[in-house]
Amino acid sequence: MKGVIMIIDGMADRPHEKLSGKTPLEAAETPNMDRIAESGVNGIMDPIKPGVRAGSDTSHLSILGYDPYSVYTGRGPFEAAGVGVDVKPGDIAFRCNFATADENLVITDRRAGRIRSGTSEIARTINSMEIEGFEDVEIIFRESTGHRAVLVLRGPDLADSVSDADPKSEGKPPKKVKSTDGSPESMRTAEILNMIVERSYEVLKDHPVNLKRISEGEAPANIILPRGAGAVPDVEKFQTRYGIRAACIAETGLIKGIGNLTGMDVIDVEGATGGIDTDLDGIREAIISTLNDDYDFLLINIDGADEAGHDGDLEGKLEFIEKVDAMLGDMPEMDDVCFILTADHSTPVSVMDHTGDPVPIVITGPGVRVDGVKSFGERAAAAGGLCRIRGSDIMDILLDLMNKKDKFGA
Ligand SMILES: O=C(O)[C@H](O)COP(=O)(O)O
Ligand SMILES: [Mg+2]
Repeated sequence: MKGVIMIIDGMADRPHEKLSGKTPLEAAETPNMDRIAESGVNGIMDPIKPGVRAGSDTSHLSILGYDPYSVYTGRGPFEAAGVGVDVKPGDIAFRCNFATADENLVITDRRAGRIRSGTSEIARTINSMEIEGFEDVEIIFRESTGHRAVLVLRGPDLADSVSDADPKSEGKPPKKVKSTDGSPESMRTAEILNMIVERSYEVLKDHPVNLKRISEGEAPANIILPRGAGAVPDVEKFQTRYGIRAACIAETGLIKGIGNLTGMDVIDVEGATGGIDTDLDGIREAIISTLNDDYDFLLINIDGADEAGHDGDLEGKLEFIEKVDAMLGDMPEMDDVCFILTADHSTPVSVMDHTGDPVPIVITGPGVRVDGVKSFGERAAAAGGLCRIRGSDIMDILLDLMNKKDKFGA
């Protein structure tokens, strides 16, 4: 028996007035998700615990059975691992946004128009930057998915106890990065970061990629906003932890990085953009071929609903949920598979960020005690046989259904 966890990133939402009080998932036409709900056991799931606003990273760690409060050192090292930067002990890694600033360094678009092309050329320019007075610190900068990027600082006397530069909203300048513990290393790291943010605008404002973007009416990616500082985390390999061989199909560097750092085989999918324009057929084909390989476990993350949520794009989120549902309808019957469909957190279009609302979860497969739930949605699921569980319960439940769980006791 194989185990599959399909996470529709940010899919869960809140009741919306334009949907007569339904959530996008409840309002969308989802015959296939409903069929799965009807053939499985349903519930609602707090990725970490009730009311905690989980990030994609801490949520996935929890769902995979890792304690995020123990293993999570920050988003940076996971994002870095996802784009092939081998973060070493002593390195400090950051997730970054390609963003747009005006001549006063006020951020006018935190995501540079959700830039999709030209970021590797921009990354090359950032990599060539020298920071005066800190020549002993190597800058490693790599584009990730879309507007996302990775910065790794490699050198002596660095620390991850620093704040973010991302102001998290437009109309403000980048936040001054500060030490959070007063250590000399973190103060040195903060100084380097503030110089990198300022220098990035100088070297990018007239970059050919940006001049072309401006000429085409697109927001230039003329500044980088580091956030999520972290040192390399110590994460037990998934195969060591559970004794099963795992693969990961994900669109964003972050989730690829979680797959990478937990020792999963990360399967790249051509055309997977992480947005609502992603190639769901390509993802479906990759799922099918990976399930035909000799993996015991497959983690799938599809990101477009989260992006629509962050953009406040109600129509986009509805349509994308229906596209994912259609993709599920095109999947072949999976007999010897315990399949879990859920989300990693709620990203309500009315909030445009993650919230702590529990997400719906359904489990189908041999031995599942099918309940009476007839549709897949945040409120329908609450009436199901799983009742309310936490992300940290999922691997235990899944391994038990896969008959791979050791007995606790005699
Ligand atoms: O999608 C992501 O990477 C995060 O969930 C949010 O990133 P953002 O703040 O750049 O939208
Ligand atoms: Mg997420």
